[in-house]
Amino acid sequence: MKRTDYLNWDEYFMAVALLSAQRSKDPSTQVGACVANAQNKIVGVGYNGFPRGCSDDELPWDRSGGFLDTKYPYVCHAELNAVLNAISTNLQGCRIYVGLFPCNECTKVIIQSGIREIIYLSDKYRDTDQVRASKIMLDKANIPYRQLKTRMDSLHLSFLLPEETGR
Ligand SMILES: O=c1ccn([C@H]2C[C@H](O)[C@@H](COP(=O)(O)O)O2)c(=O)[nH]1
Ligand SMILES: [Zn+2]
Repeated sequence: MKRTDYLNWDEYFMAVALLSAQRSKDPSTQVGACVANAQNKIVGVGYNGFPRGCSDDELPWDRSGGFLDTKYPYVCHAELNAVLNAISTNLQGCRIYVGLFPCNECTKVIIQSGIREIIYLSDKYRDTDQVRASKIMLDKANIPYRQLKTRMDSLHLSFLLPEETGR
C-alpha cells in the first residue's frame, strides 16, 4: 500500500521555503522563498540575508535605532534572493512560496519576473502600508495570492540514520 501522509506539491514547496529560512541569520524574522515552475520543478530558492561580501558579523541585525544602524537598509529579502538565484531569468508562469507575505519591494520584483502566483503562510504585517501596497499592485496585475491551507502543523526532519532510530 502506498503512503498516504506524503507532502502534496504546495506543502513540499512551502517546506523547502521554510527550510531555506533556517539559513537566515536574522534573529527576529527568518523568511524563505521557493520558486517552482509549471512542471513542479524548483527553479530558485532564497532567504533573507545581507548581500554577498557584506559580513553577517559586521552589519547590524537591530530593528530599531538610526536607520543605518538597523538591518533594514542592508538586508536582501528572501523573494529577491530567490528570483536572483533562479536558474533562469524567465520565471513566466512560476509560483513563489514564501513564509511571509511579500513586502511592496519584493512584490515589484515578483511581478516583473513573470511569476504568476504567490502562496504564503504568515501575513503578520498585513496592517502595514507596505503589504497594503503589495496587495494593490497584485490585484491590478491580476496575480493571485493565497494562504497555504494544510493539515500539517509541523514537519519533523531527522539527521539520524534509520538504523539509529529503529525505523
Ligand atoms: O518581503 C519580505 C519582507 C521582509 N523580509 C525580511 C526582511 C527582514 O530580514 C525580516 C523582517 O524583519 P522584522 O524584524 O520582522 O521587521 O524579514 C523578507 O525577506 N521579505
Ligand atoms: Zn520584501
